[in-house]
Amino acid sequence: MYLYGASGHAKVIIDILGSIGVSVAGLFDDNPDLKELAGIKVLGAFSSKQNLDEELIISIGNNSIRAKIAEQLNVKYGQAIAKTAILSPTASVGEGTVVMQGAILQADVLVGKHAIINTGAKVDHDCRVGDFAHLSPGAVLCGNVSVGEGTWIGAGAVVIPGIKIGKWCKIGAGAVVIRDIPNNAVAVGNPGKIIKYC
Ligand SMILES: CC(=O)SCCNC(=O)CCNC(=O)[C@H](O)C(C)(C)COP(=O)(O)OP(=O)(O)OC[C@H]1O[C@@H](n2cnc3c(N)ncnc32)[C@H](O)[C@@H]1OP(=O)(O)O
Repeated sequence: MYLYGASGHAKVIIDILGSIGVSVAGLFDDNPDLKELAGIKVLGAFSSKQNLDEELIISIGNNSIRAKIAEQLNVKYGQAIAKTAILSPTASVGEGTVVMQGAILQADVLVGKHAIINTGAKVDHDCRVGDFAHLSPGAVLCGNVSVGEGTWIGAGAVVIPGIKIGKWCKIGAGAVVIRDIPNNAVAVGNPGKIIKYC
């Protein structure tokens, strides 16, 4: 597996891949000063002429940067699903997506491409999580919640059943979302209230 982005997020992905016996062949990163991360060689900037012999994961935590890079690359994407994550046999996870340690995906959950289900996040039955979305550590989606493309759910946030959160929203850490949230909204607090649009 190759990783694109020599970040803290990449370190966690390296650990996950190591735990399931997948080795990382190298990391790409635009920063010429980076030579190595967690014992893995940084190979320099990714070139579109590069013919990869293995799959790649975009290991960048920022949702919009991840989306921009995915738009530009024409490669085969892998996944990193931690051994300690629990996935229902009826849950499905798209290419490029990372499911971290202790995360739980219940029955009929659909997670899109290049998403991040971070440490210990819980996604209950029938939820939909869009491409490039990020559920931060400890976030909880109750049943039948829908999270739009590129939306970031902050650490420990809770979304009650049946709520629809639009695209490219930001939900603050610790928020409790009890009403639908429109595209591009930033919502915080308990109960979650929209404070601005991004
Ligand atoms: C492994 C990992 O680390 S994964 C990453 C996990 N990271 C997170 O969970 C962080 C989630 N991000 C947040 O909670 C952020 O504060 C955001 C995205 C909601 C808002 O960020 P910004 O747009 O920079 O907003 P800003 O800091 O200017 O705050 C705006 C207002 O909202 C309030 N606010 C911001 N975040 C929260 C929050 N989580 N809960 C309650 N109020 C909040 C601020 O106090 C401020 O209020 P004020 O105007 O009365 O002073």
